[in-house]
Amino acid sequence: MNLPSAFLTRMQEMLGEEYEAFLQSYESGHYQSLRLNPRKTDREEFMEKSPFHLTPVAWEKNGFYYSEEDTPGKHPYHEAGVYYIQEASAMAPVGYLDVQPGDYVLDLCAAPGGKSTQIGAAMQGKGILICNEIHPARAKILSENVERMGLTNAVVTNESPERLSAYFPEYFDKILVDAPCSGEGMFRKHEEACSEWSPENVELCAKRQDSVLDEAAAMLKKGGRLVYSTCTFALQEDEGSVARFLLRHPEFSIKETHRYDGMEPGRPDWAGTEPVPDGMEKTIRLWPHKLHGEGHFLAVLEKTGEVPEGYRARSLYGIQKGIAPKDFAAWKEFERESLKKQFDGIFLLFGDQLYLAPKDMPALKGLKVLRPGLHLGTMKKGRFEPAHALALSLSPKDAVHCCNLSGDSQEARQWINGMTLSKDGEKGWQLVCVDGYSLGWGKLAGGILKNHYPKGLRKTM
Ligand SMILES: C[S@@+](CC[C@H](N)C(=O)[O-])C[C@H]1O[C@@H](n2cnc3c(N)ncnc32)[C@H](O)[C@@H]1O
Repeated sequence: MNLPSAFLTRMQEMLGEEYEAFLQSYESGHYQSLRLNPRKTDREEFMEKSPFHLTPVAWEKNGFYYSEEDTPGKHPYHEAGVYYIQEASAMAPVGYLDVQPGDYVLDLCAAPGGKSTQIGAAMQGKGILICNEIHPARAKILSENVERMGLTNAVVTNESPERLSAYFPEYFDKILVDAPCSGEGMFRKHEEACSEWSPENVELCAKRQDSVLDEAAAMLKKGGRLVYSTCTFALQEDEGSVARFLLRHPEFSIKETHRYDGMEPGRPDWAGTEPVPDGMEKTIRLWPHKLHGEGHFLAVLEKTGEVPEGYRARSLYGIQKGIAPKDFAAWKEFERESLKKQFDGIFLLFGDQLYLAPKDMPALKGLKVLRPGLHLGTMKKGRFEPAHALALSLSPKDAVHCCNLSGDSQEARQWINGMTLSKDGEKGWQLVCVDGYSLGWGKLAGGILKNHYPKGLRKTM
């Protein structure tokens, strides 16, 4: 591997005696891991079914390393959102965000969605999760992953931090800034990250992080928690960004947290500021030569103060108004005929697309929104066609009719590729599942189950 020489010189200066061990880590193959989706399965249930060889990741209860011969990305379970393939050290920051069901949470730099979907899982469908990504193409991938993982209370936006902060003054309980960074922890996994690296880019990333963090600070409630993380080792980012932030924002402090085996404290002598703020050793470094992961940095920051009793966060335009029940009567009929559960929240129509926004969702007028909540389906003339996102958010017990396919069958793979199936049964919508995990919709008529798997997602597996 051709590591940039300026990077190596800096790492040698930083690590001293440990440098050799760090270099050695590039010689061994990288660890591959996945995170189970607790909205779909739990550890015990999955361990029984799993066709993969799994060993646990210490800092994430749903995280597992899989072995080289496993290909979880090519299994129907992946399309059913049973897991998300995520680098193990990247699973660490969300645990430190301490998300609770009912929180208002912002994931400010969210694509492709590893951490957003992890946050969404912890929220158990309660509260509001805004997943934001500044780059349009990446925001689209984020939105697809939010759908695949069956999140019901997530809103996906494509905005700059500056524009968002005008809408959400002191609004969120928790904010994750998984910052755009120089990506030095990606060198082992993606060699092209090496060619994009330069000392100038490190400086540029550090500056960009300053402004992203300032916007995040403005959007956090008093007493709220901000987790800053990167996948780089550069001290101008990491400790440097945290130290500069604390000097600009004396209303924040670093929270003492538990470090798992192999995690190291951050280094006050790498802050690069005068003075060095208190508590820099409470930041956390994950090194590839100290644990099984590519490397990460994280800091848990808390905003001093408390919100007054009964404080209700207010966004720029207040709460989103929903449409009247008569305007979604076709959905109600579908719900009665095809579902065993009832949906509650703010119903919204975008053209003929019906969404269910989480309770108390802020009005997003003027923002670029890719997904204003759970996509329920399309209002067609006199009938309703359910959305893929709705299917992925359901479990078999929520649907009146299910068609369960076996995970190791050809049928499951063919279904994902758009094939129809022969099936007896009552006419109507069927929730198609793989080993009990929802995968999409089929419509049964005359012994044929018509495939409603979205054309854009069909693939040969
Ligand atoms: C490290 S990645 C996020 C990874 C993501 N959190 C995950 O777990 O899948 C950082 C993201 O920040 C976005 N970004 C780039 N410039 C930005 C800016 N000025 N403000 C906010 N986000 C930015 C990038 O497009 C990228 O998607």
